[in-house]
Amino acid sequence: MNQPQVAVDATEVTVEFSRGRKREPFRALDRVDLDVRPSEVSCLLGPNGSGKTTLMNVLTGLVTPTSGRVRVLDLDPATQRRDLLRRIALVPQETSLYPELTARENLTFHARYYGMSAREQRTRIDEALELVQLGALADDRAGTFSGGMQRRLALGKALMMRPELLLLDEPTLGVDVQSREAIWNRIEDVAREGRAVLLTTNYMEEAQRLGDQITIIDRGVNVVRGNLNELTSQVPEVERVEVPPVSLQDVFLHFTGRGLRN
Ligand SMILES: Nc1ncnc2c1ncn2[C@@H]1O[C@H](COP(=O)(O)OP(=O)(O)OP(=O)(O)O)[C@@H](O)[C@H]1O
Repeated sequence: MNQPQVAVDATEVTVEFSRGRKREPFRALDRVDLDVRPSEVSCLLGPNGSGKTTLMNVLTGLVTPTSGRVRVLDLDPATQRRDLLRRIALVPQETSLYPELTARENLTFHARYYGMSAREQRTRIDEALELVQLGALADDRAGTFSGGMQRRLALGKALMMRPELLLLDEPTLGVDVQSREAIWNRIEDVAREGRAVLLTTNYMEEAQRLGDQITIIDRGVNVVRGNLNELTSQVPEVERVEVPPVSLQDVFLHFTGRGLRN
């Protein structure tokens, strides 16, 4: 299979919902652009309610944009969702694990659902469990796992499918430093293997460590895109000599302000 040059190519994506008692139109996304390339980790940042999850939902075909052009692995998510879901993997914020099933059974269930052969299941499930360091607990019920372990298992489930594009919604929300490190290492491996990763995060440290490309959106519009150097160079203080290096947190606050979002 020929790998597309861009994993995600989204141009001027607008999503309009209706809200409130009067069902007034509300633009969750307003002409947003996004591109994600193979071999890179792309980070999507934005304050609460800025439209990150909505954009992820557009990419997986769960939300159909009001206007704009979206291609994911050269497919249109709105009309070719079934084909697309075989080639991408999404780890949502709420990990969709079966608490009564063991770690291994969770992966087996998922693999069978996607029609993986028994032979492939045997190698891939063990490999995935080892990758997320849950091999020793493979036969324990997922419901007994801590939050960090559950997130690792959800990541293992996604990695097992060897997706061309891995989508992660806040992959390390509330996990400890050790689990976070394990998750970060696996995400870096995926990009190193030539596949594409798009993740949303509210942790600047995470985006700074992982992000080859960073896109910041706010109130449904693009505010800035680029690699870390390109972004930090746009914060005025960076031009001065002998100032401490500008962090991604400085960039984020420079472009989105300090006001709280409702
Ligand atoms: N189905 C829907 N109907 C109406 N409004 C919606 C719907 N889905 C999202 N919204 C609104 O769109 C805006 C963007 O929401 P979204 O969940 O995409 O933001 P987010 O950046 O992921 O936020 P967070 O960081 O809090 O997860 C919010 O104002 C939200 O209330």
